[in-house]
Amino acid sequence: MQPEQDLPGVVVTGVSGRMGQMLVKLIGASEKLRLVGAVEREGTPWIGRDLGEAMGGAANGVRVTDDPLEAFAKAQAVIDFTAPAATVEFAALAAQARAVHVIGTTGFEAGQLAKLTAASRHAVIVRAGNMSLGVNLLTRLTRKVAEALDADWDIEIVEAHHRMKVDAPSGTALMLGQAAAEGRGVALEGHRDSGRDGLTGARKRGDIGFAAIRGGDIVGEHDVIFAGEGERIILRHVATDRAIFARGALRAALWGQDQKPGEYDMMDVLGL
Ligand SMILES: NC(=O)C1=CN([C@@H]2O[C@H](COP(=O)(O)OP(=O)(O)OC[C@H]3O[C@@H](n4cnc5c(N)ncnc54)[C@H](OP(=O)(O)O)[C@@H]3O)[C@@H](O)[C@H]2O)C=CC1
Ligand SMILES: O=C(O)C1=N[C@H](C(=O)O)C[C@H](O)C1
Repeated sequence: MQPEQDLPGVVVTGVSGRMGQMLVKLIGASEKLRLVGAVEREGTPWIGRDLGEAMGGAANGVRVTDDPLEAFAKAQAVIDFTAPAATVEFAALAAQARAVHVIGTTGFEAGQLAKLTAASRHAVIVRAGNMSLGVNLLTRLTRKVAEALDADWDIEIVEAHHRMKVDAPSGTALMLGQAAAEGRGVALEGHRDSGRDGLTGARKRGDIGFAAIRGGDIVGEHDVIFAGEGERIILRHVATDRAIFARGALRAALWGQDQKPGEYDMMDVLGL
């Protein structure tokens, strides 16, 4: 086992959030990574406090800061599940610090994605709308099934999440839609149908439909439906614990230590 001071140091951003707190717990239990910093938004009550105490436990010696650059300078990896605008800002700072930037944030617009690509010229970025092993396998399966079937089979993606989720369709649904489009040999953008309401007319042949459910504490559920004449295939993933996403992010932070600058996803990390 490596001495603790030799382990890659990780900073978690959005540390008071649902994923932020899960990541801190898993890094605390890890023998391969150590927590060296915790970042929250300026003006939030955790700033300046010991992170362990802010989370309701024993002190862990990590002070929560609103200065990302100061925190990133001490880190080999930044794990970031926050919001699109924050992640774009963190990408430039992580690249400046030459830290691997693991991005779980979803809901980016095209212009924001272009800024992440620019940052990846100087540092490793690993980004995925879902970091779990199960969903990344489902993505592969979706592509395979879409490859095997023609457009007589309608593809619909249905996702369900907790009431606090702010973006739709989910990052995972978009990953699955992208895989389905690639399997079919079409561009998702020309075939995407989201949020039907009112007198929509009949379904357009070849479209890939998206529907989003929001409620309660649902961690994340995704169905990819291939609906044909007289039969249906349904591929499903159900997440019951956010630890599956955090485990993937830790794996990506370690994997990224040995890579050249560039943009990667969880398929690269998992070798799928
Ligand atoms: N790829 C994957 O596997 C997964 C991705 N996600 C994605 O991760 C993101 C976060 O999800 P979740 O943890 O549930 O959300 P939360 O709202 O619980 O957490 C987000 C945290 O980020 C903080 N934050 C926002 N802006 C900044 C900023 N500028 N500087 C520092 N901190 C900031 C928020 O603070 P404040 O509350 O003050 O805004 C909040 O504490 C979402 O985009 C979600 O879709 C979630 C799970 C898995
Ligand atoms: O916001 C969430 O909670 C989740 N977001 C990701 C997404 O948008 O797909 C991943 C997971 O489903 C949970």
